[in-house]
Amino acid sequence: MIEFKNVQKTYPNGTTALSNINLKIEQGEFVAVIGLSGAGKSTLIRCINRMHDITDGQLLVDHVDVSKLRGKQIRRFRRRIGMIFQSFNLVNRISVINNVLVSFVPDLSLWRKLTGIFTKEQKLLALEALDKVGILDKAYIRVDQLSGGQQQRVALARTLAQNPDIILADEPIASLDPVTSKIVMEDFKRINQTMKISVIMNIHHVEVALEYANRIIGVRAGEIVFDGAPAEVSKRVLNNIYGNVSDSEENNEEVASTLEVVSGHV
Ligand SMILES: Nc1ncnc2c1ncn2[C@@H]1O[C@H](COP(=O)(O)OP(=O)(O)OP(=O)(O)O)[C@@H](O)[C@H]1O
Repeated sequence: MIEFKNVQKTYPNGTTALSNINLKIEQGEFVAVIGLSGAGKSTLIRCINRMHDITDGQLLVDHVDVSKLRGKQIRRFRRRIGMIFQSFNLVNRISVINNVLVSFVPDLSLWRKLTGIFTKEQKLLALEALDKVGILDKAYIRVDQLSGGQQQRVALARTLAQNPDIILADEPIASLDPVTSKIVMEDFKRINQTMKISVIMNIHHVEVALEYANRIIGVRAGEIVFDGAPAEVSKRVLNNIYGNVSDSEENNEEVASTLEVVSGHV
């Protein structure tokens, strides 16, 4: 379980990205975090694995106070939490399987680290992870020969190989076309349902969030303004998360298109 207790995050430049966040996420949930650009979605997700340190309150993962972890403890803790980024974060000039095997590097003995030799068992686990996301046949192809969707699935396989309890996904489909996005979202859903891995995803596509997540968290100006099931997301709720924005034209456009796209769903 992930628990935020009165969490606040203020960056060193004085920007308060999160204030008074109270939240409980049970193991196995599929949570989508939605909100305008700059609302605090990435910060919320990245505090969970200590990519960002909170500045006040308490953040607990399975009753462990994340802020109190040090050195080796942080590295061990992060092994349980996979992270997926918009930009895939793969090494392009090596094979798919070697990208997945990278997830085992922290566990290797020094000589294996130096020689880059992985065990047979690790290779099998890597192949198994690729199979889970349907790209086993691409194992020995260089990453830069794959499409964006396939690359995101390699990133997902790399995360799965580390056998995580939680996957944090920061805009995982932002650079994918709608058809590929759907395939990747189906992967997330299958992994969440069959392996009971919690998925916490920051996503701009509200209609996709409503289709795949079983819980929606709406963030506005660093605060949670909605927390409920997709079926409870009405136009009024969306207006509360996105609406009445007059501070920037860019945001107004984002609101207009979001409300338009989701109007068929709510
Ligand atoms: N490293 C940082 N230093 C200072 N301020 C930051 C930093 N990262 C984010 N912020 C600020 O914190 C606030 C929340 O940013 P965050 O990236 O969490 O929002 P977001 O909802 O994920 O936005 P987007 O959808 O555009 O990624 C914004 O005002 C942003 O400018």
